[in-house]
Amino acid sequence: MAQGARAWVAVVGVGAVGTAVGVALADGGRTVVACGGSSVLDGLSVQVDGEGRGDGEATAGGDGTRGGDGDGGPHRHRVRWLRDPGQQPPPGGPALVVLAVKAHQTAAAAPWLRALAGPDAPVLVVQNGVEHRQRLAPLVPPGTPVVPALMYLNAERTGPGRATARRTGGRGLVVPDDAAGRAVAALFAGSFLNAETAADFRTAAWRKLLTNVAGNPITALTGRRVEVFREPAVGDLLLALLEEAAAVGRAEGAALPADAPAEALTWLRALPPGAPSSMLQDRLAGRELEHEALLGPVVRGGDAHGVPVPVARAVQALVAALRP
Ligand SMILES: NC(=O)C1=CN([C@@H]2O[C@H](COP(=O)(O)OP(=O)(O)OC[C@H]3O[C@@H](n4cnc5c(N)ncnc54)[C@H](OP(=O)(O)O)[C@@H]3O)[C@@H](O)[C@H]2O)C=CC1
Ligand SMILES: CC(C)(CO)C(=O)C(=O)O
Repeated sequence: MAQGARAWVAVVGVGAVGTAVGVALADGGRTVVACGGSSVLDGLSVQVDGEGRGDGEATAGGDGTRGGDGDGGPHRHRVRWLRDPGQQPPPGGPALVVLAVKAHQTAAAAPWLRALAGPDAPVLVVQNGVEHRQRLAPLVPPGTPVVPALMYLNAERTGPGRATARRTGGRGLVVPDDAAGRAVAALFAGSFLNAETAADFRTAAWRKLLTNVAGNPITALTGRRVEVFREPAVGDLLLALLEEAAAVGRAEGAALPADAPAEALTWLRALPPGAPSSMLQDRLAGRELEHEALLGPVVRGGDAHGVPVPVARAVQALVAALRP
């Protein structure tokens, strides 16, 4: 990754996750340029759950690091906002382009990638699913490194450029253990979002997908936050989904042990009280749901490998049929 003249990072998709990632990079000293979306932004603010009052009510546009409330207040930073990809960006080009739109919004965000990404400006794709690289390959300039990233924080939008981030265990961001992944991970050193590398990223991505295949649709369908996972009958449904997803993941080459489904269910049931999945947030806001990127790899993969996936197919049909 080029440094020096490339002194800023771009964030395309400044929603829940984009806000959290942008603030973490700004905490680490990077100048953040927020790109697109429907709200004019002059600052980003994240309240990290467990760090203090947690009311998420900070105003955007603070002067950096913590927002004047002492330790425990929100992390907030000024940012420059670009309305569209035709606008002149800061000089030098970005050192990194973070892409944090929903998977089904990726193609529409391609003009930003064409304008900003390139061999010296890798794209960090912070999305759920296992198909980051396939999705991005046709959309980035030739030679652009694409770094898939698994996000373990639960991020909830609380306003334009504002979010709450809840920790879900020890992990923050997981990227592949290669040169590009290691360079990106280093940018988060010392921030509230720890980035780690995974030698077997395929397995890491399927392990994360298990939680999303089960957790996201069930919260969206029931309209309930993570407390719903503790209902015994819901637990049975989650486990059935997890077993199917794990079987497909193994057929795709992921080294998922026999207890991976039970482990994922335990993780889901330990999520912080009140956490909404990203899909529940979309459901409550009347937005399109990200079902193809989450359930699609299981249903399509099941069909391709001859692995029966009746529960995932039924759940995908229900989620796809939801209307605002
Ligand atoms: N939220 C969470 O806790 C987690 C989410 N994830 C994953 O991270 C990814 C992002 O999710 P999340 O942050 O929740 O999503 P959000 O819906 O909160 O954010 C998406 C953002 O992208 C913006 N956007 C949409 N289209 C474009 C475009 N063409 N150009 C520029 N910006 C655009 C939206 O703008 P506007 O607001 O104007 O529509 C919005 O701000 C998803 O893949 C999700 O599955 C992973 C782990 C946790
Ligand atoms: C981490 C988790 C499971 C919860 O935020 C998530 O990935 C999501 O909501 O999409």
